[in-house]
Amino acid sequence: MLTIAVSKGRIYKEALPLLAAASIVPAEDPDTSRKLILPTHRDDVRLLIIRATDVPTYVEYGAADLGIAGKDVLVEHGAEGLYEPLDLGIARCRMMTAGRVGETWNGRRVRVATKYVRTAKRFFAERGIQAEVIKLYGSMELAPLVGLAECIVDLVDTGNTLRANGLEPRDLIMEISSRLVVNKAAMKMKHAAIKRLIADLETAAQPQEAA
Ligand SMILES: Nc1ncnc2c1ncn2[C@@H]1O[C@H](COP(=O)(O)OP(=O)(O)OP(=O)(O)O)[C@@H](O)[C@H]1O
Ligand SMILES: O=P(O)(O)OC[C@H]1O[C@H](OP(=O)(O)OP(=O)(O)O)[C@H](O)[C@@H]1O
Repeated sequence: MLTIAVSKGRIYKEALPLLAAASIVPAEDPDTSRKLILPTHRDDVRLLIIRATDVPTYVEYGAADLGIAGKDVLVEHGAEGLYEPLDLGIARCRMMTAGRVGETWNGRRVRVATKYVRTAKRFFAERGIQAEVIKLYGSMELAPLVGLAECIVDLVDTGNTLRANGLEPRDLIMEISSRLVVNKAAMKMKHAAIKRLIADLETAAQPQEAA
């Protein structure tokens, strides 16, 4: 049995065609089912439906053999305990700093609101900027509007969310896409099955990467 951890929403939707190319078709729709373990049309594969930020944890501890997670989540988690054999090229966006339009923080100190605390600290430390990082769990865009922080570190795709809140993007921290991650022990114990799955996903992912 192969257990694959995946989050509901954007990643799940974009991963579905790739999984289908590996003959993995969920037996139920996670948006309507309340089940957290989804059987698939393959007897030897099941999906765990979990929060995006929990995917590395499940895979690291071997509760899932594989997972699909955004690079943002992997970098923030610290993915030392995981193999990351494949860029699936889905859920692409950028991790950026952003602030109020026309306002800059060129000084040596800045207050930053983000859910990516480790990544943000590292980014500012590498630039010699002293950052006071405030952990939030969502709606980071609000923070600069009400004086909680001068700057945010968040994901940007179309830029619509920033624009709608009078914010503008500043520094690119990293390009983001979703990766396949594999538990290290599972990679050894279930090598043949996992290798085949990686090959199938790789073939399916390629056209998207070129796009
Ligand atoms: N606007 C976006 N465009 C493209 N990809 C995105 C965008 N926002 C997030 N992502 C990617 O999709 C992943 C999952 O995002 P999603 O919004 O589904 O979950 P979340 O609400 O951030 O996670 P959690 O439920 O753990 O809080 C992110 O980790 C990121 O890699
Ligand atoms: O640049 P944009 O295209 O506006 O996307 C960026 C937004 O998307 C993500 O949020 P979330 O997943 O909560 O929002 P969404 O599902 O509405 O895109 C992210 O945290 C930003 O807020």
